[in-house]
Amino acid sequence: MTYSFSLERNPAKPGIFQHFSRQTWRRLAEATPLPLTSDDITTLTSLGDRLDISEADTIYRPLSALLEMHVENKRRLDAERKLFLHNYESPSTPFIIGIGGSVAVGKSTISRLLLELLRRWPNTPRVQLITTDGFLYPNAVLEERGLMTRKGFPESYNRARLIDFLAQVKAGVERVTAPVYDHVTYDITAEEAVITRPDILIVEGLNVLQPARSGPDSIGTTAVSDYFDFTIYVDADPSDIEAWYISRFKSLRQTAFSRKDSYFRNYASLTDEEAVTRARQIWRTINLVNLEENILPTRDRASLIIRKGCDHKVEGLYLRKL
Ligand SMILES: Nc1ncnc2c1ncn2[C@@H]1O[C@H](COP(=O)(O)OP(=O)(O)O)[C@@H](O)[C@H]1O
Ligand SMILES: CC(C)(COP(=O)(O)O)[C@@H](O)C(=O)NCCC(=O)O
Repeated sequence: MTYSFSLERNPAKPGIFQHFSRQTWRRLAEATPLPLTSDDITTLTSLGDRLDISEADTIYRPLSALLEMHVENKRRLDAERKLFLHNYESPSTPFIIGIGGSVAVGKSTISRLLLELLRRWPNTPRVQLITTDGFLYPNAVLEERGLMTRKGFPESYNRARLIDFLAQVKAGVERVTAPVYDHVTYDITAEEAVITRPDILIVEGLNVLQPARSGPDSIGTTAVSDYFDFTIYVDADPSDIEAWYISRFKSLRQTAFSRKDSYFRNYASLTDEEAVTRARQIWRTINLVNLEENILPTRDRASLIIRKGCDHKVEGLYLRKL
């Protein structure tokens, strides 16, 4: 199958991004402080992600140092601005990092890892993470609007609520709540996530880089990304992402799908062959379409593009020039 948006055919805009090969980036690890201790390795292993610790140390630890530099720089600017403007009120509010990319590209894994790496730095002990799936409309609303097969497409989210949430976080509100999505019941739950003015908030989701939308659900010219201080797009070849999606789907038969309250409990008893066929169908009719139509076109809006290879190892990074 040919995909209309491969990196080769649509490279990150030349001149705007600086490319770092894996080899160049890895060398940064030698001069980056805070090498992983055995306690850190225990913490990272306990996340349950299939993470390669050496990848965490050599690729993502330097990335955490770069992000810390941005946090520090913003704090410095805040302080200088306050002095210059004669006590202009500028409380340091959470630094918000947006992490976007396709379904199954590895956003959650990278987000959980970055959370742990960032909170080891002395100036940012308080890091929180939220996923945008909590802002999907409940199934009842999606059904009414004929959007049940469009979950993850921009129109399936309550963007006004997401923007309101981010505005409160950025305004420095002490306690901001957000709805929570459950991947087992496949719907919004009665729970709430609570964000308590952290040093850094990571916001992870498919559509975090979407521009403002016109049309019936337009909420003016504000985009979710207007509230971000740094954005990361996780990129990979769509045929690799499809393989990761299928592999995750197969393993869900023993976990989430096998629960009594699972929306997809029928999938628990699928044979390998049936599971692959079903997963490929969902991938090609929903998630790949969303990737090509909505997600990939936002890639060049990111501050940083992380390009992964077929083994999940980072092949290169594209950093937007300031
Ligand atoms: N670094 C990695 N090494 C091995 N497997 C990984 C890695 N990152 C992600 N995966 C696997 O790829 C699949 C998708 O990752 P996930 O973080 O759930 O993606 P997303 O949040 O983008 O949907 C999961 O099965 C996950 O275990
Ligand atoms: C819940 C999701 C839309 C992801 O939401 P996000 O947190 O990225 O906003 C996605 O994981 C999903 O369930 N997509 C529907 C198609 C599928 O079942 O793969």
